[in-house]
This record gives sequence, C-alpha cells and structure tokens, in this order.
Amino acid sequence: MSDHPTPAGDVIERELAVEQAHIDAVYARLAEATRAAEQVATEGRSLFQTDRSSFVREEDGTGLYERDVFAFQSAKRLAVLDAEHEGLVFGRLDRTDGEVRYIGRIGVRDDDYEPLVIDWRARAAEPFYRATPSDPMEVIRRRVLRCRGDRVIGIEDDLLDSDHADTDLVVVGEGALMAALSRARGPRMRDIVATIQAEQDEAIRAPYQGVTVIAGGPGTGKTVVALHRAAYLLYSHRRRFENGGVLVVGPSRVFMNYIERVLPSLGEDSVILRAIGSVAADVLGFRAERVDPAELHAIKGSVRMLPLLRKLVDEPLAEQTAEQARLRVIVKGEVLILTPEKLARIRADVLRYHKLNQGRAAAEQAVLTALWERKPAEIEIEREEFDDLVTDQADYRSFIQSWWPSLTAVQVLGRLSDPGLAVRLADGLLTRAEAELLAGAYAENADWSVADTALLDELAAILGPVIEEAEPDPLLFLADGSEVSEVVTISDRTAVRRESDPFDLVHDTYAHVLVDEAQDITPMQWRMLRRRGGQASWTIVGDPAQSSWPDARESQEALDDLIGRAPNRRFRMSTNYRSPAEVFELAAKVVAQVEPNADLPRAVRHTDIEPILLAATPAEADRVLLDQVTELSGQVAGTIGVICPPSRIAHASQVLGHSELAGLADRINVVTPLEAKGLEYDAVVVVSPDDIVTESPGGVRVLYVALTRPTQRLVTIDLTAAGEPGAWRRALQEG
Ligand SMILES: Nc1ncnc2c1ncn2[C@@H]1O[C@H](COP(=O)(O)OP(=O)(O)OP(=O)(O)O)[C@@H](O)[C@H]1O
Repeated sequence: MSDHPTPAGDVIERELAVEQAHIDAVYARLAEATRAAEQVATEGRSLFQTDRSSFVREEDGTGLYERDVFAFQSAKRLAVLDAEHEGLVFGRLDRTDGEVRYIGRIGVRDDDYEPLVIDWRARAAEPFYRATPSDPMEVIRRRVLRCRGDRVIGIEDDLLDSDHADTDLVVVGEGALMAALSRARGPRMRDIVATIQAEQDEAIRAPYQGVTVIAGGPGTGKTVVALHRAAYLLYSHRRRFENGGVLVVGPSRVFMNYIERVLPSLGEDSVILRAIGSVAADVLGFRAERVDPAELHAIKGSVRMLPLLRKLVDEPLAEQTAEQARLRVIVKGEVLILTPEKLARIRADVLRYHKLNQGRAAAEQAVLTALWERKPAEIEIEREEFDDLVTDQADYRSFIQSWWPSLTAVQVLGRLSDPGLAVRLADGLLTRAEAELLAGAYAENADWSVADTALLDELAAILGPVIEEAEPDPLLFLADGSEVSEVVTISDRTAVRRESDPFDLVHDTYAHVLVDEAQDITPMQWRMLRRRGGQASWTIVGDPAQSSWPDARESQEALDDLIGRAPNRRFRMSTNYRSPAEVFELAAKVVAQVEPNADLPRAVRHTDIEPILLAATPAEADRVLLDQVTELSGQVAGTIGVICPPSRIAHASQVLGHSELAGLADRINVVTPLEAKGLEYDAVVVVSPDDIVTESPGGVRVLYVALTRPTQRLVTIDLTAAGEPGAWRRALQEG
C-alpha cells in the first residue's frame, strides 16, 4: 500500500488522460487488426474460390493470413473478454531505463511489431507481480489501471524504487489490492490478473512437469491461482496443452458455475471444467449430482471398495447348480464335459490378457480347444467341423451366454442391492453393518450418486466396453437388371467391425489435470481422475483443515501415491484475502480446537465490524433469521449466503422464500456447508452451528468452512431450547 500524499484532483485527471490516450491507441490498433484480418479472410476466400484467372499461389495467401493471424487471434480473444471485468489493459511499469511497459490480458503489437500491451503471462510482465520495494526489479513505479470497457476510470500506484523517485512520476491511490478486496461480490468469481501477489505468481508460473501442490488456508486464493495457472500453462506451452487438453475438476456444479467466467475473462476458452460427479460422463454417458449421506459416501469412496468390485465382477450371474456349472456337449454321439475347475482355469487364463467384455472370443476359443482335447482319438473329424458342431448346439450357446456374459458397469454395481451377496463379498473388507448400508442404498433405486460414478468408472475399466454383437449383414446378390452396382463384401463387414473397435471407447485423457478442493477427493475418485491423466502433469489444490470426510489418512495416501516419485513442488499461500480479520480470528479459534496444526493464513483486511453471535429459541428462530437477512441485505451490496445444516435447509429456504425477501432471490443463497465449499458471499448467516458440527463427519472442520465464507459480515444464530449460546461458543470460552 502506498504511503504518499494524495495528489491534487487535476494531477489525477492529467494522469488519467495520459493513460486513456494509450488505451485508445490499443483499441484503435485492435479495430484495425480485426478489419485487416476480416479482409484477408474475405479476399483469400474469393481469390482461392472464385477467380481462377487472378489465382494467387497458395503459399502467398497463407503468408498473408499468417501475418495477421496474431491480430485476428487477439481480436477473437478480445470478443470473449467479459465487459463486466476490468478492461483489456490493467497495468503499467515505469522502468529505471525509462522504458514504459503496459500489461494486459492479451499481447498487442503495433504495425512495427512493437508491443503496445504485453500479455500478463509473458516473462516481461513478471516484475509487475514480483517487484517489491526491497527487490524492485528495475521498476520505479507500478501502476494498476482500472478500466471499464475501453475507459480508464482509476489508477493505483506503488512506488517501488524511491532512489529513482526524483523523476517526475506521479504516485496515485491507496493500493489496488485493497480496493479489489473490498469490492462487492457477485454470483461469479472474478479474475485477479491485475493484483496477483508475488507468492501467488510463483505458483502460477511454476514449471508444468510432474505435480504442483498449492496449499493454504481458506481465502488464500488457491482456486483463483490455480485457474490463472491453467491460463499460464496454455500460454507458455500452448501446443502441448491446447492439443492435449487441460481439465479443471471442482467439487460441484454450483462451484463450476461460480468459477466458469475466470478463464474466458483471461482470454482462454479451451479448458474443460468438470464437477467431480461429471468426470466419468465420458465413459458412463451421464453425470451425477446427488451426494450420498456422509457415512455412505465415506464407504463408497474408500479404497476397500476396490477388491469388493473385483470380486463382484468375478461373481457368476446366478447361483448355479453343479449341473449348470459345467459344460456338456455331444459330438458324434460322444459326451464331452468340461468341469467347473477346468472352466475356472480357462477363465483366469483369459482374464490375464483380456478385460471381461473383450475376452469372450478368446474364452470361446479356449473352451473349444479344451473340448477338442477331450475328443476320443477314434472320432474322425476336422477341427473346423468339430467347432461348428459344438457351437451349433443350443446347450453350448446358453452356457456361454451365462458363463461369459457381456456386462455393463451399471448392471454389475446394481447387483450390490442384494444384501446377501453384498455381505458375503464384503467379508473381510467392510463390516457387516457397512455392507448392509451399501446394499440398502442400492436397493432404494435412487439415481446414481457422485460417489457411485467413481465406482462405475472403476467397473467400466475392469470390464472393458461392451462389444455389441453385430447382426450379420445379409449378403446382397445382384439380380439380373438390378440398379445396385456393388455388393456388401466380407471386407466391408470386417471394416464395420473395426470401426467399433472397443479400444477406441476409452475415457478422455488430458495433458494437465488441475484438482481443486483436493482434500475431499476420495481414494476411489483419485483412481477415476488418474485414468484421465495417465501421462498428465498435475496441479493439486487443497486445505486439509477444510476436509469434510472422516478418513483424511486414506485420501492423503492416495494423493501421495499419485505424486509418487514424480518431480513435485509445493507452494503455500499465506494470506487470507477473503475474510475480514475480525471474522477470521473467530474462525481460526474454532478450527484450532480440533486441528491444532491447521495452516492458518494471515487475514489482511480490517473492517472494524465484529461477527454477530446470536441465539434463539425454536419459537423465535424464523423471525431472527428473517430480521438478520433483511438487515444484511441493506448493509452489503452483493451476495448473502445462508448456510444451514442439512436437516434445516428445507425449512430455511421455505421461510425466506415466503417472506418479503423473496424478491432478492438472486442475491440470497440458502446452502449446506458442503454446497458452500469454495464459494464466498459478502455476508453470511450461519444457522445452528452446533447442528453443522454434529451432522457432518467433518464436524468442526465443516463449521470452519462455513465461518470462512463471508467477505464482509458474519452472523451466527444458535438454536437452543432456552435461547442460550450453543455448545460451540461455550467450547470457545473454555478454550
Ligand atoms: N491477489 C488477489 N487479488 C485480488 N483478490 C484476490 C487475490 N487473491 C485472492 N483474491 C480473492 O480472494 C478470494 C478467495 O480466493 P479463493 O476462493 O481462490 O481462495 P481459496 O484459497 O480457494 O479459498 P477456500 O479454501 O476457502 O476455497 C476471492 O474473492 C479471490 O478473488
């Protein structure tokens, strides 16, 4: 923050006019470039397509186009920038050598290829984020420009090198960061490209190889840093990452909606954003949003499910009688039998080299060979005829159908709804109560949950894609005088089969996978993610102190396993940019009770407004909630989050929805702590903190998440029989 006298109004006006002149030049250049690019495109088209007499050699046309492709790309990018955001250019560096550099969301050059604006991701822009008074990096003054569209509306300066302050540089403003942090929050996260801090910049520009871990407490900018990192990787290794793909995974669809504007506002629209329940949609064809009750979610996410799923795949479809478990065929009057033991050996052999759904042909071959070996020598028959005789038998065909069926993941997982089967297969893996809980959940026939998608994805990987048995095409014979000039040939038929090659049907893969809220990714979900990033580099973002699930150890092991021996680097974000210091002090005390080693950041912004801690009896509860939300709606300009325990959310939504506050629905969000993960609101009302603690296996950590959502004001409402403070507040006093 600057500590210099505020210049007079006319000085500021003059500075604004100087900056406006440069911005005007940039926009004029872009308009010109767009026109030129459009003209080249039109001319190119007409030259190549219509006028053969004035034909231009193709390479000339390409050269013409390439020369302007940069301008054209810039113009295209500009079109996707969000007008709501600060404009295209946001920074200026005045260097000790007299050079002036403008920094913006994209790079723009003038006719002579001199930079008018430098892309924020370019090396030349680094001092804009890294320079400090102790290491000014040859920068005298750093200026942040606040623009709305193409108008400059404000400037904020930092004087970095006072040794050079004898120049006539004017220094204006109170510091861009504080101004940005105090602004009201809307429904979408904004980019921070104008105010990235040095420690954040290091994580953003870290090398792409291996695994980059970004840790830090709530509000330290982990999410927003990770998104800027995605944009940086695309800029600095565009070929690798644009072709290979970058996947960003977050906890829920609401969260993905919240962050979805950040990358387009940085001029990048080629990153795939997926909620964790949608990651397997490439294989499964559907996405899930329903979250299981905590206990069930923890079971389904546990790595103990893995052997259970494998056993489930191996389990015969139905209980078989001894008679059904063997294969019996008759060839030329001889009965040939394969025993269950022999069949089991064949099965194991085939599965060593094939996935179940792809092994059917190999298994049949092995069965036919085993039968052939049992054929008495005196029966004279060619192998081909023998095979035909066997495979024509109805008994053989029905045996193969039930012995080696084609199975989908959904069919297999659905079998766990049988409690007897679930308990038997889970023996030694889950407790009986856990197995019964699992079976009960599947028997309910609800739609698939977020945790189920990781299990289904695992099964799909074990089973392999189902191979559709192609109906043989009837051969087409030419009749005399037929109009048809070709017949379907054998090679056509085999070509069709090759088109549906099962190995083509695998999951999407990416060159970089970026996982947010990683502390909540279960081991089974890590496996699902790893399938999509077999050759990928990774950015992993999280805070264990905000974990919602009980078994942090299992998740950590899965993560350690992912990192393995890959090159990796860790960054810790140390400053909380979201919470006012007054609010974070309370939240930090709460989490320290259960997580004495929690990574607590420093909250930099003071509002002088203490959190309001209320208590109400059940009879007063609705009134108190309405009064508080009403009051907050006048005090803050942006969003209000009402964070409720799951048991109270329906009621709270109803109370607010039927009140005069219904008209403010676009500003008020009623959510559970899980749904509020990663989000923020100007003001937050936490309803019944004690219930939030008891209703989640994450306990106090989940309350910590709720308490760290506001950017301005926090109100908590305890609901107790006598209207006295809740247990969480008493614990604070005792602590
Ligand atoms: N350098 C910065 N300049 C301006 N705003 C910033 C900066 N860094 C972070 N912020 C803001 O701080 C808020 C918190 O950022 P973000 O949500 O990325 O934090 P987080 O570490 O992911 O939090 P949580 O762990 O609670 O999910 C956001 O509003 C973000 O825009």
